[in-house]
Amino acid sequence: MSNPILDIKDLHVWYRTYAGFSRVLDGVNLFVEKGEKVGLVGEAGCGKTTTMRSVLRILPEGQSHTPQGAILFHGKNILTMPERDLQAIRAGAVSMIFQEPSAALNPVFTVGTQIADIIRYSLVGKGLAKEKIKEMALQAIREVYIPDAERIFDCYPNQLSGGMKQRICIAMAIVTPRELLIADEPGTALDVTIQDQVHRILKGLVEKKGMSLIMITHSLGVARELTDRIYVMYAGSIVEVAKTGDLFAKPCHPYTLGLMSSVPRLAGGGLAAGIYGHIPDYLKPPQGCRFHPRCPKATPKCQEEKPPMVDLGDGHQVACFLE
Ligand SMILES: Nc1ncnc2c1ncn2[C@@H]1O[C@H](COP(=O)(O)OP(=O)(O)OP(=O)(O)O)[C@@H](O)[C@H]1O
Ligand code: NI
Repeated sequence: MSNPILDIKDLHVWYRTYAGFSRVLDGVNLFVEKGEKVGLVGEAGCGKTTTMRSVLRILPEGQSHTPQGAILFHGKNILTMPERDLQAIRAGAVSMIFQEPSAALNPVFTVGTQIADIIRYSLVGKGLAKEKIKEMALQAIREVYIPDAERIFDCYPNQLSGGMKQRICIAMAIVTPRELLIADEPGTALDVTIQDQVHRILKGLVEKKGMSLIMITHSLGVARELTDRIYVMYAGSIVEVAKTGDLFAKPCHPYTLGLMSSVPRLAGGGLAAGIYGHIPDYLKPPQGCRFHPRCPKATPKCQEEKPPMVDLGDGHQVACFLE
């Protein structure tokens, strides 16, 4: 490993609930190199969004607690840095795209106004003229393959289709220079062909601009298309990581194998078959390996000890006693 731009170390995140602490993240380790495209894959509720919201420190205040861990961005810990430094990262280094584009866009302002606002926020102090800002916004709209940029610039979000809205969200994420783009299941709310277009636009832009990408998805298939390396997550920790080709050539963790044999449901997300049972109750997570209650290969040791990451070479690691 050389010099990752983002390095999440042993991250634990709990939520406060009426019934006590929900211990969701249980020691997440994940890094991203410059220019690398990384997938974070796991079924609903395994903690993908929680992990990435931690990176931007946008977890619900008061409801969440981080008892342990660090998130290093170029070596500086995001979790402990002053608000001013965090603002600089949000404005100039990391952007995030969410699953539901409507929630990310403000219905009362035009698309153009919202993109221009981002440019002003991100490049504050650069003294950009109004015309220059508009030109940058139009350019970003064209970069997401929207042909009539001038017209779209003056549209309100509700005048656009879901796919168009998601493209505008991508435009907002790339309109000013960023090092890292975090995409949280963009397009899952859209139909499959539109989702596919959104993914390809995203991949093309990230490559063209030399950005790093973290692609959150519940689909190994999507991750396979878009990423160089994949982290497989289960119930709050990484159970396997490998280069994308290696993961498909030699999947090791029983959970990864289960994900590969499961068929995505046609309507909505989720897994139809492949792995029995469901994500544990985080108020009382299982001892040892959190996957053991669902694991076809579990042994008594799995019920007692959390398996450490075993190195299989070339960056392939798996958290399982069977290796
Ligand atoms: N504010 C909150 N308070 C309590 N529990 C929460 C809160 N936010 C998330 N959780 C719980 O944390 C767990 C992980 O959720 P998270 O959204 O991180 O998973 P995910 O992998 O992104 O899932 P999905 O694929 O459904 O988006 C879930 O059990 C969820 O219900
Ligand atoms: Ni999520």
